[in-house]
Amino acid sequence: MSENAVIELRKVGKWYNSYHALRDVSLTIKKGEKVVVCGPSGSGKSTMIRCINRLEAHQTGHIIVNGTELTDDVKSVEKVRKQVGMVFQNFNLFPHLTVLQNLTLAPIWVRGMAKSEIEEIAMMYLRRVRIPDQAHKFPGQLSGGQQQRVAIARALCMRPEIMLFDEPTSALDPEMVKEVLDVMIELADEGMTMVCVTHEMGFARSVADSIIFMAEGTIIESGSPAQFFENPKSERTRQFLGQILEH
Ligand SMILES: Nc1ncnc2c1ncn2[C@@H]1O[C@H](COP(=O)(O)OP(=O)(O)OP(=O)(O)O)[C@@H](O)[C@H]1O
Repeated sequence: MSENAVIELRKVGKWYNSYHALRDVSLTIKKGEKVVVCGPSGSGKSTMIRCINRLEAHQTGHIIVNGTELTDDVKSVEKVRKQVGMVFQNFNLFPHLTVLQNLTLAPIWVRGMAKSEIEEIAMMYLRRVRIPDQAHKFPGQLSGGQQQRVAIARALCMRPEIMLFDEPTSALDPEMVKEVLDVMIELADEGMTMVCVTHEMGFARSVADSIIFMAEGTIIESGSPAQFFENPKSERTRQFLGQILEH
């Protein structure tokens, strides 16, 4: 693994039956780096980040997270999952559990933490995402922005070193996007290693250290926000930016 790399993909290939979703994808992410992944629908963005915590299994190449290579061995998957938190587009909260129970479920059952201890930690994270007063409500009683902040707090309760975000704001009404992005910006400021699939180009411009542009299962280009926005190398990137920035 390259020096300082916390995530390394080497020539990763992934097929869904005969559909080639990732084609020789290689990248290195360093500790504390904020990476935004963008690209047209179906380009493999979700697949790539889902492979990083083995929600999907790659078939060729290598994925190494903090020195552990992801393989079929359950131990490698468990080890990596302990270090990687994930936030999904649709929150993925358990509707029949309260907010607090959503946060404490995995720490109690997966980590074996004492209920009183994790409840205290969970309340700390709910305060951090500014919704401690919602702890005893059910997800259905919360706005989308609040539910997504619960999902972020839930991931943080597992004390991850790396956070993966898969379009965390795209299911939200516009007025709720900012409240979720603000929490993500705070995490970025605190030095969290973050990989975010998002079309929030303001966030990409101001927060990302690097931007990866994907199309048809490959990385077309990657570079700093300045390079990506002001001087993209590929015509595909220019077309994409033209479409996305005019909205
Ligand atoms: N479980 C699956 N089974 C079969 N095909 C899949 C599966 N998941 C994704 N695909 C296909 O793989 C391709 C890449 O999908 P992926 O969700 O990674 O793209 P994406 O860039 O994240 O797209 P979007 O922006 O629309 O979320 C798409 O053509 C998609 O239809």
